[in-house]
Amino acid sequence: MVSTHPAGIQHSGSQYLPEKSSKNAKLSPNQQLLPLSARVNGSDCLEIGGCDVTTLVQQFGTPLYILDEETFIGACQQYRDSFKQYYKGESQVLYASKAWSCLAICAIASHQGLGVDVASGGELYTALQAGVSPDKIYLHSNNKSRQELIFAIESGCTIVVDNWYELHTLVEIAVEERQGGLGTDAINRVSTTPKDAINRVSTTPNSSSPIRIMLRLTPGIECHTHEYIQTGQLDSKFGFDPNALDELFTFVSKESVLNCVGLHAHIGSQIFERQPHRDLAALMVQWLSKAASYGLSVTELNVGGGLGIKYIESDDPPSIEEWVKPICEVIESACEEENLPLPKLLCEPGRSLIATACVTAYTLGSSKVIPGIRTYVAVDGGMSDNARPITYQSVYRAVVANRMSTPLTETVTIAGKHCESGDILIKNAQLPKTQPGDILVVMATGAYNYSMASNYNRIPRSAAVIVKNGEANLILQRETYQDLIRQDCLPERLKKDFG
Ligand SMILES: Cc1ncc(COP(=O)(O)O)c(C=O)c1O
Ligand SMILES: N[C@@H](CCCC[NH3+])C(=O)O
Repeated sequence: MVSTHPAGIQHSGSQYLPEKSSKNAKLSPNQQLLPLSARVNGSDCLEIGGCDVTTLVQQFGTPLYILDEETFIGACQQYRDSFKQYYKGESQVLYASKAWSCLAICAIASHQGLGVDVASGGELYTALQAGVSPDKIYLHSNNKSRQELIFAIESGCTIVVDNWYELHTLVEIAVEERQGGLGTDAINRVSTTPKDAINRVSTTPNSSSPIRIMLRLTPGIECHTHEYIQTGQLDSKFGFDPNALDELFTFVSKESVLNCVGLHAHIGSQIFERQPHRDLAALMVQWLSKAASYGLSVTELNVGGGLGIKYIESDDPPSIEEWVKPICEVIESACEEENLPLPKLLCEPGRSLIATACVTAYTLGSSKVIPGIRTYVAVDGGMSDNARPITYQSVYRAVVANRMSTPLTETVTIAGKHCESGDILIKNAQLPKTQPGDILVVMATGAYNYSMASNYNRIPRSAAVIVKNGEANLILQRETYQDLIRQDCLPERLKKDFG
């Protein structure tokens, strides 16, 4: 069956290109399916950042993550500019690097004036190595190890404290530190040897200065998204119970080793509604007011991330500007009502900054036709480079990059190559008639794809390139088989036993 528009025009891969209708209108990347620079060239191939995708594939192989610099930078700028436009106080956008942490991406975010939210010692190490200034790095996690906490303190970043255990551990560390017991020994105990990261930090804080923290609170605000990526509801593993605010503020206000600069909340991810963040903003100003009544000088509010993106045609997320504006308005009016000075306003989006900037190119291989049931077409990757479909039943769109204008006449299911029946990237994809060797491009794969990648079935992780003005540069090398066994150990005893 040929797929048609209501007007009778046949669909083709070109329908997914960004609308280029009004010249000066800024497109919000999260409302597009393909990167902003995507176009179809004279050879009927998909081009991104001025690079023909089929040429990129010849040069770098598949699966290949292709990151469009223009789209990522555009999203960074739209966040930054929206805060400047709608918020009278100071603001700071952080890139939630859990979406995709690597040197090049952290470096670009930082160059765009963004800070970085890191969720582990590994992400912290990456951000520092990318040259992100520690005073713009915020460390998360509901179970930070002692080593991660020490690494964060030594590097001078802010720790977003998640629970009582962590708070007590921090006090213990600070007391030990004051007794002169931390220093490089503690750093040496960190298995990821971040000494080189520490050396990059120009202003290692004075060991007796209080530890800079924020408190993460669970707001009890629910939003409509997959239950695995909701975090704001009371029944969540993240954050302090907001019913324990009195106890929490009392504790923190009495601990001279802690410098509590702010409050944090994050309600979930891939959210299309705007009301939950309005509610959150209002609630956080109440928390701010309460903190002030305990004598805490809390000057920062971080409303988290969560803005959704368009993965399929029917997805209708607000633009970046439409997300930022109401948050600023609510914070300003609530602060005025409470007679509070405007806090420094932070947010930490991941998906809406990076997802749409990237596509994944695969080579099509085998297929299986089950008459009257389904046709499977397999790609040379799958759940190891994109775990979202098997984890959250996430849906994606794809195009055949080497035949963009061919009508979409087939309905096929795109299977990965892993030894797992659930390894299906797209059910019922609308494609032109395909053949082995065609290049399939799956859209909007910049967030939570590479960062959730695995070596399942010992498949090497894919390469990634960044494209701009017709130039492509590697940002992640493809893993080799040697990389796969690099950490393997074959104990001498076994070698002896096996002769
Ligand atoms: C604490 C925290 N901050 C920021 C984010 C980024 O969220 P998103 O990628 O939806 O913007 C997440 C992920 O949900 C998170 O858990
Ligand atoms: N990994 C999730 C988002 C989790 C965000 C982190 N709290 C996804 O792919 O949608």
